[in-house]
Amino acid sequence: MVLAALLSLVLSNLQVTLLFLIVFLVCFWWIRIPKNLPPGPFPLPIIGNSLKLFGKSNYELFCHLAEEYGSIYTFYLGNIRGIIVSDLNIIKEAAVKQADTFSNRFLPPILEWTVQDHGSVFFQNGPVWKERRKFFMQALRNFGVGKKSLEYKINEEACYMIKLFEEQEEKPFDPSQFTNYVIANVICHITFGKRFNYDDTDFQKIIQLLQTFNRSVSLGGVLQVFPWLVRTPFYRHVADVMDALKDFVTVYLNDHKETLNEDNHRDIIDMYLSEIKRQQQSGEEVIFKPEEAWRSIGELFSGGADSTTNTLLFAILLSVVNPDVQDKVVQEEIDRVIGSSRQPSYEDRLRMPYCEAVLMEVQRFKPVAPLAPPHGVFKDAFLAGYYIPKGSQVFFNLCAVLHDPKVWKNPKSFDPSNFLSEDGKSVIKPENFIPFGIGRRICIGEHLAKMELFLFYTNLMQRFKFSLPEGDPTPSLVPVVGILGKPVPFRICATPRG
Ligand code: HEM
Repeated sequence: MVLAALLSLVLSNLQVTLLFLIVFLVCFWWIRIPKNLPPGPFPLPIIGNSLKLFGKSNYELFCHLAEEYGSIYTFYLGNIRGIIVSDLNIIKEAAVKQADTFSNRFLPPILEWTVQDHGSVFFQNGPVWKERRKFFMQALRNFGVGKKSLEYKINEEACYMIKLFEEQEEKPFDPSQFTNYVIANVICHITFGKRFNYDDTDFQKIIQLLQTFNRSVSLGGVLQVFPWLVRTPFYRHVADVMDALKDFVTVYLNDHKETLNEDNHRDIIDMYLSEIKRQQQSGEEVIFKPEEAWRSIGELFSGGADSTTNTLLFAILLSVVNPDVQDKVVQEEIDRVIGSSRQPSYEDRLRMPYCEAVLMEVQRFKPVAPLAPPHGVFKDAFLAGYYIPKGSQVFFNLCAVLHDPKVWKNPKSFDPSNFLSEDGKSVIKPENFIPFGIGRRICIGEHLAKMELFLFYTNLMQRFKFSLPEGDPTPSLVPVVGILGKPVPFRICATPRG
């Protein structure tokens, strides 16, 4: 009896102490929150506002919160302060007017626990990033972005894609894997100087791993709050993706080292290896280190492939669920401008405003990067009159800008006329159309992505009529959100056009 009474007294004391500690921690955390921050939901210690993201897509929640807290607000991801900006003018104020302060990249916690920013073009900052970015922009130009040489390669890949679609013999199939292979092969051509057969198991495996990675590290994911979990067996597979990507790229790096001809670069890896040599010999600071070479080359491959694939998939899906749009693209433009005896050329777009408008509307309506990857603030700053302390991460909510009801007629519907002049004869580009971001960090693959989207889409529309399989429900248009948004799995039938 006495023992039981003593135990219950100790326990209740323990509970009281625990409760006191929690209250103290919450107060301590709350007091430490700086004043004059943008408004936002009340954060809890350690997990911040992350619970709000549970089971929801981050950009939808962020758009919804903008209605409550305004176009700039604070949202804590774990214990890291995030500033969510949903208005074009404030984004421009940060990314353009105050570019020196807001153009750094914030290193996501999971990368701090894994590969950090070494060798990265995406996550590096300062002069090293500037050098790397300049190098890769030049490299993309050298290897054909905007030029006929790359157009031929994309059209060649489109032929393989058409063959795959034909092999389905009008039966229902999910186009997502094929689309991923095709787009990844364009990047492989530019970076590794080769394309892969679609049944190559190494190629299939790396694409599969990157898809898993994309899903696992979404903003609402548990790794945002507890990044150290990546070192535990439960999440080891996420870190394994980086190792796999490194191994994949390193095979080609080693191979290229042996066959490098500095006077005749075959691809970006050759250019990169020559730059390493040049820096080593010139005695200047070596920014391009051999052991880090895999990283930015891997980033082009991983970042470039998924984003464009998902956009092309949305273009296919939206054409299927809007048959009138599909008919108009085909009948009014493809048949008239291209015909059926030759493949499309990138120049054709200049005479195909409706098709251009459809592809722009796809990116407006279903942006695959609804939030630009976070920018970091490394000195105290002010934005739209609010205090933004050093150490915050800033998210440009591109989706909110692309769906701003003040700018777009009917933002929640798919309507290509958003990008057409009154007479429908020319393309217009509203200022709010920023699917590739804005300012110094704007996507370096924008032109490549546009070329791929136009050529693959028109090649497919020229050769097939796409429809939903009989009896299949209309697929949901709500994207599955990881790092990037992608359509839910869907099936189509591809009927060859006569
Ligand atoms: C439809 C396709 C694509 C979309 C929607 C897209 C979107 C974006 C966005 C929103 C950003 C961030 C901008 C910011 O931080 O403010 C970005 C950055 C970046 N993108 Fe893309 N992208 C696409 C295709 C590509 C391709 C094909 C490549 C590779 C060739 C690529 C490589 C990169 C790189 C390296 C960065 C980081 C740039 C930097 O931090 O300096 N992207 N992209």
